[in-house]
Amino acid sequence: MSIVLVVNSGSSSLKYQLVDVAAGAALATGLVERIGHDDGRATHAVRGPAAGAGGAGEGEVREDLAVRDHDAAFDWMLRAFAEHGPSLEDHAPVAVGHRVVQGGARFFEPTVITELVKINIDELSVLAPLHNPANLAGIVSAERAFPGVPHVAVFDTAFHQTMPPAAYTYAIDREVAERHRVRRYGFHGTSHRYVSRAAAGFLGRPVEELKLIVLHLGNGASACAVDGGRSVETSMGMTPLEGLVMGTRSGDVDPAVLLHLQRRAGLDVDGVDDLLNKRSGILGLGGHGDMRDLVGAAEAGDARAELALDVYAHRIRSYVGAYAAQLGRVDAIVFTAGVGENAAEVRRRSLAGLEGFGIELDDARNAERRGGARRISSDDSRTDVLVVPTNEELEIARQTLEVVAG
Ligand SMILES: Nc1ncnc2c1ncn2[C@@H]1O[C@H](COP(=O)(O)OP(=O)(O)O)[C@@H](O)[C@H]1O
Ligand SMILES: CC(=O)OP(=O)(O)O
Ligand SMILES: [Mg+2]
Repeated sequence: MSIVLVVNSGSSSLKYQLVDVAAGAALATGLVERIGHDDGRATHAVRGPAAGAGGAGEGEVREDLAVRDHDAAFDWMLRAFAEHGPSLEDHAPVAVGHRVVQGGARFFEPTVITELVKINIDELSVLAPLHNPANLAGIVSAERAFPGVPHVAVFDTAFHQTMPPAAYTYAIDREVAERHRVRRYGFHGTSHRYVSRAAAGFLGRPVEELKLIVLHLGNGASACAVDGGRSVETSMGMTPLEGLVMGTRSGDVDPAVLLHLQRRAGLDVDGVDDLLNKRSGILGLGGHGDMRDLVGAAEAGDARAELALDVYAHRIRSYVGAYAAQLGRVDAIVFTAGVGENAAEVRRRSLAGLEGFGIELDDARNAERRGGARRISSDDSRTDVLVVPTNEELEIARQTLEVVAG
């Protein structure tokens, strides 16, 4: 049997997928949002043949309700499976795979969750206060809901453990950095790993031979230089705040900006944290945290939205240049995640002006809207530019199954 339940537990949300790994497809997907608030919302969608003959959308249910905590969210999920299918008796998961954001320098691989592993995940919360406590809450609730099967943690940081010291070391006092484990860890590794292999498959070449720049542009966003299938550099650092401009996160700023704001703007530590993580990025700049809305506003002539798009693309272009220099050669630039897969305008702006480096988009291919992996560069482009859909849940399910199958 190859069915795995994948859990991505955030501070106020629970995303889940029941995945048939052998078929490479989800049987059901769901999302419980605004956990802990009065105005929660939950959706459960039955996918594939299990959705019945009625076609797409047939199997979708949506409910507005208050969800107290993660335990209650799992209760809702179990009820949704019981009432709307697929039946968890007929499609019993052999394991539960959990997305865990911060694995520190401790976890290199997907890991069967034991009491000690949970203590470690909890202890790593100091390096990911926004993510690890929520991941752990999801694990504890899922263990209660699925007591009979192994639970496996798949870490966002694991793929980046191959970065060389020169890439992960910050130039600050060594002793302070070591004592407090201040270094770059990198995130979105599950996606970067999946997408780099899928890109190699599309190109029909072994990933070991390829030098790739992967641009994961979702709500969170990061770039990764992948050399021979291994991460050698990535734009997120000790936390998922560094690097590219994101939906609500600033990405790179001069660290002295934080000091200045605390000294002069009356912000305390939590105020700066909130500003940079939740009120910055394209939301802070252009008034929209959702890229669809930002592109729409820019098209309608909104100057703030226009600037936000330019800053977003400018930062990506800088990273493409930096990673080309680190790799020494680039076989392909790969766009993925919600923005990367869908926003042709963002892709166009990000790579504009790079023709002199042999990077040239084909406008018609870039504008085309279809699923699956595809090439969007011109036939003359020395570097291939691809769109490759990510699938973090399938990758987590695969890795989980590998671990439990031994
Ligand atoms: N057609 C589209 N055009 C532009 N942006 C899009 C489109 N579809 C989705 N997006 C953007 O993708 C982002 C969400 O990406 P996603 O990978 O789903 O995020 P998450 O990090 O939450 O998994 C949002 O900013 C959304 O606006
Ligand atoms: C680590 C991270 O930034 O994740 P997400 O993009 O899901 O917010
Ligand atoms: Mg995502």
